[in-house]
Amino acid sequence: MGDKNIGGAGLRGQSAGETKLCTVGQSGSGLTYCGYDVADLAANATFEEVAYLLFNGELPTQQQLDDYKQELFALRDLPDALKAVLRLIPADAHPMDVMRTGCSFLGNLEPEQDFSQQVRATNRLLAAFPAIMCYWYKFSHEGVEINCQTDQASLGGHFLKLLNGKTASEQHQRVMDVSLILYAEHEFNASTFAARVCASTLSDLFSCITGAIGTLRGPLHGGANEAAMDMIEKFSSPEDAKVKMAGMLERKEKIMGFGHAVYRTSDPRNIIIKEWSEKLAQENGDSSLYDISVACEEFMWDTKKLFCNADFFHASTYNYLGIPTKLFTPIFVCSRLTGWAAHVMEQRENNRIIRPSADYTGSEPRIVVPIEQREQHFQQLAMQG
Ligand SMILES: CC(=O)SCCNC(=O)CCNC(=O)[C@H](O)C(C)(C)COP(=O)(O)OP(=O)(O)OC[C@H]1O[C@@H](n2cnc3c(N)ncnc32)[C@H](O)[C@@H]1OP(=O)(O)O
Ligand SMILES: O=C([O-])CC(=O)C(=O)O
Repeated sequence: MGDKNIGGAGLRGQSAGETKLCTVGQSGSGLTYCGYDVADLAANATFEEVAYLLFNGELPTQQQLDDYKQELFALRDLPDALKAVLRLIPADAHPMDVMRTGCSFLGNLEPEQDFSQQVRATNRLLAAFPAIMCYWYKFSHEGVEINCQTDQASLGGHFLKLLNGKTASEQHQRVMDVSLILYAEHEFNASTFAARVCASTLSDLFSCITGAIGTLRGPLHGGANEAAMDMIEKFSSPEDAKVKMAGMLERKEKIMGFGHAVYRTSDPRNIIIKEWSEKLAQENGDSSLYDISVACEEFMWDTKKLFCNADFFHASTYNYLGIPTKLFTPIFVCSRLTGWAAHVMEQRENNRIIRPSADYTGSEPRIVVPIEQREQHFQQLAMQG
C-alpha cells in the first residue's frame, strides 16, 4: 500500500483532540498506554493493573492492586431485574446487542447520577460485563442459570470459569489476561471517539459506553475477530486458504483481521497474540488452525502488503481456549471498556462539545413548490435534464 491520504474521508490523519492515555504508531508501529509499551505491559502486568493505570495514570502498588481487585470482586453479581431482562433475549440475538442492552439496562437500575459517580459506575460495568455475557449465553444456549459469582481473583479467570464452570489452567488465564491487556486502549479509534462525542454533550457514562459498544460491533472494527474466525474455519488447509483468499481478493472482498487505519506495516499487538496462539496450538496437539492462520498472514503480505491487525490471531487463540465464536467481540467489550471510560473521564476534565463542520455538497438554495404543483414541477425539471 502507498502512503495514506491524510484528511478527507474518515477524518484520517486529522487530530480531533488531545489525550494522555495512548499513542498509536508514533514511532512507526508502536503502541503505548500512559507511556508504557504495550509489549512491556503484556509481559509484566495484569489486566487489572492496566485498568488501574488507565484510570489513575500510574501503575498500582501491590496494596492498591489488592484493594482494587477486592472492589471489583464485590461488584460482579448481577441484579435480579437485569438477569430477568437477559433471560428474555433470544439465543439467536447478536451477543453485542446483548452487551449493549445489558449495559444500558444496568444504567437504568444504577444510574450515574452525577460525574462524582463515574469511577463507581465504570468499576461496576467492568466487574459485571463477564457475567452479563455468560449469564445470557448459558441461559439462552444451554438452559442453565449460572451463578454470576466465582472465586477467581482475576477478571479473565472469572470469565473463563463462568463460561466453563471450572477453573481454567494457569496458562489459559494468562492468555486471557494478555488478550484483555492488548484490547484495552487504542487512542481515537471509532468506538472510543463515539464515547467521547457522547461524553462531550455531558451525557452519562452508561450512554457513552452503550454507544461505544454499538460502534465496536461492526466488522470493520471489533467485529473483525469473529469475522476472521468465520473465515479461517472454512479453510481446510494452508494451501486451501491461499486459493480461497485469492478468490476473495479477486472479488474485491475485504479480508477481516487485516489492515489498519493508522499502522502502516504491522500492528504491535499481532506478534504478541500470535505467539500465544502458537503456544496454545502446541498444547492442543492440533496446530492446523494456527498453520492456516500463518498461511493467511503470508499470503496477504505477499500479495497485498496487508498485515494482521490485533483481531486476526485472536480468532485462533480464542478458539483454542474453547470460547464460542459469537463471544469473541463481547470479550473485546470487557477489555475496551477501560479505554472508553478513561477517555470519557478525560473528555469531562476539559470538555467542549465535539461538533465538527461538513463540506456541503447538496442543492443550491431553492424554494418550496406547493405540493399540488410538485408533480408538474418535477416533470419540468426532468425534461430540462
Ligand atoms: C481492533 C480493530 O478494530 S483493528 C481493525 C479491524 N478491522 C478489520 O480487520 C477489517 C478489515 N480491514 C479493513 O477494512 C481496513 O483495513 C480498515 C477498516 C481497518 C482500515 O481502513 P482504511 O484506513 O480505509 O484502509 P486503507 O486506507 O489502509 O486501505 C487501503 C487499501 O487497502 C484495501 N484494504 C485495506 N484493508 C483490507 C482488507 N482487510 N482486505 C482487503 N483489502 C483491504 C482497501 O480497500 C484500500 O484499497 P483501495 O485503495 O483500492 O480502496
Ligand atoms: O485504532 C483503530 O482504528 C482500531 C483498533 O485497532 C482498535 O480500536 O484497537
